[in-house]
Amino acid sequence: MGNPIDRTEEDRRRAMEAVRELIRWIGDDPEREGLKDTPRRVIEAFLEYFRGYEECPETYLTRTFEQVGGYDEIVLLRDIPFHSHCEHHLAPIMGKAHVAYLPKDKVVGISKLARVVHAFAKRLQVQERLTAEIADCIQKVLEPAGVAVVIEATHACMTCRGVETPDVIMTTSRMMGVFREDDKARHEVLKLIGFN
Ligand SMILES: Nc1nc2c(ncn2[C@@H]2O[C@H](COP(=O)(O)OP(=O)(O)OP(=O)(O)O)[C@@H](O)[C@H]2O)c(=O)[nH]1
Ligand SMILES: [Zn+2]
Repeated sequence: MGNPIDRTEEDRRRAMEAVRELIRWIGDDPEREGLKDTPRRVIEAFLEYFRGYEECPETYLTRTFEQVGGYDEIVLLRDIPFHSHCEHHLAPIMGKAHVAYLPKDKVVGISKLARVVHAFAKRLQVQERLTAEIADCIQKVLEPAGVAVVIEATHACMTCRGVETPDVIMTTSRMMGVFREDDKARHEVLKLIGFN
């Protein structure tokens, strides 16, 4: 994962045929006027929903800055909106990610933290793994004193089908380093995020 995917014309044809088959499966006619172009649109939309398979999140964090005036407090990016898809139903997961770290000697451009979130979100996911992958990536590349990732999201597979229970928000978190070991640090970061 993380490299451009080589897709042939034959792959493209088969993917469009699979969409046509799904349209037949639900009881509609893929040859009718309004649906003629739909397989092409769907496979192109899928490339957008799942472009994360072609991204390498770690490389977003390789450019760091050291001249930050000795800054050694928490850096938090709150309310990063993202969308993903659940790996069980291919249904949308929509939510917000809060990403914090306590730098040791290097900081990263803040847009890069959002890029890391999107690179992992635009894959088939469960929320727990999405949360863990974002935190692990930041810990591995930046080697900060701590990383905290909290995600709040709604799952369309719960709202639009199955149990049909809307407005349920799933919250997950991954605390690493000081945020895992030190209660005070964890409380501080959770307070900054907006949890008390
Ligand atoms: N832990 C976790 N569960 C998820 C996530 N996304 C979807 N699910 C759940 O995955 C489960 C899959 O359960 P199954 O019983 O195999 O599938 P199902 O018959 O479609 O289940 P229902 O959704 O209850 O109709 C469901 O309970 C979903 O709500 C996620 O990100 N994390
Ligand atoms: Zn699901």
